[in-house]
Amino acid sequence: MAASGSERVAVELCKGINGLDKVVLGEPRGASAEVYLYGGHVTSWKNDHGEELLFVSSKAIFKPPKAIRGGIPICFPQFGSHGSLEQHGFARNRFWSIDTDPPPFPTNSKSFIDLILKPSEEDMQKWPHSYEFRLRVALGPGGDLMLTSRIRNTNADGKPFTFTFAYHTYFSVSDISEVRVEGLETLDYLDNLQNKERFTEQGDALTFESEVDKIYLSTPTKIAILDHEKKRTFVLRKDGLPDAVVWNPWDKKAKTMADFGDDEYKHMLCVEAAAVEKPITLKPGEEWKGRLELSTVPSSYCSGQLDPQKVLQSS
Ligand SMILES: O=P(O)(O)OC[C@H]1O[C@H](O)[C@H](O)[C@@H](O)[C@@H]1O
Repeated sequence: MAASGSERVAVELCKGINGLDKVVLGEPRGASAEVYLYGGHVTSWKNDHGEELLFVSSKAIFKPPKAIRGGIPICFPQFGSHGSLEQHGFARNRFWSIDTDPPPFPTNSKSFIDLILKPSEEDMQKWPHSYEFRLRVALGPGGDLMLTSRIRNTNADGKPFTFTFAYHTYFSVSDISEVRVEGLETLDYLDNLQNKERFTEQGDALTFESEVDKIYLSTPTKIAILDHEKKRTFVLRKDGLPDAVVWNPWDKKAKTMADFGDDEYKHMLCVEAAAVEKPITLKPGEEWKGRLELSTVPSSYCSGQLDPQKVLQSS
């Protein structure tokens, strides 16, 4: 697991909050990431200046059965309340294992970890399906964070299963009122605040001035989050995940959440690569793959100065 030669150890298993197991990934230039086995949950992603790029609430509860508030919860086999299971399914509050012998999977990263989740007997009562969910979390040479999920139907009874999915990423932003999201304008969305009714986004880039909880449909593979104050742009690239959920609870909802500070909504934004509108069906033996790649680029964004298309078009 560790990088060879004089490079610093790239992968380390240690104890996190409340003694929970976590894996720390490191890159020689200084970028890092942390993944808790509880939830298969990425809780930290830092650039090579040591700046945290993900939001985790100061009130997050690192204790089952509550999922960790922040980072990148995995929503599986159900996103939100789109089905009969608990909100966002159960993968985010199960204990995952380190996959010591994953099927071959190419990577350009030396710093990665493979995790696996299989159903317990109790899970099978809620969702009567056998599966292997393999999650690879990797740090690229430039500090990019890459998550790949491979979900395989291992049912022995010949039955297919259907699921919805999201990487529920909480980005850390300096001030939500100064943030713009590029790539979702003019798209259709389902509004969770209006009985999941379908609307079409009008006009320019998304900006934020109140609670938002929307599922954008058939989104491009690349979405950009421009943080005016930090002069930083997050670039999110995704594959196999057609939808994108945008969520910020704003002040009123924040106050109702025990594991979220009253003012923390100002410093986070969830943009979640997802497959919700068209659930995925797998027959026994079939595998689905969903990939998310996060990177940052410096932006000298100042209203009207930067053409958002340039951010989206540059690779
Ligand atoms: O509080 P949680 O179960 O973690 O859900 C937090 C949020 O997740 C998603 O973004 C959903 O679209 C929201 O409706 C939900 O409020």
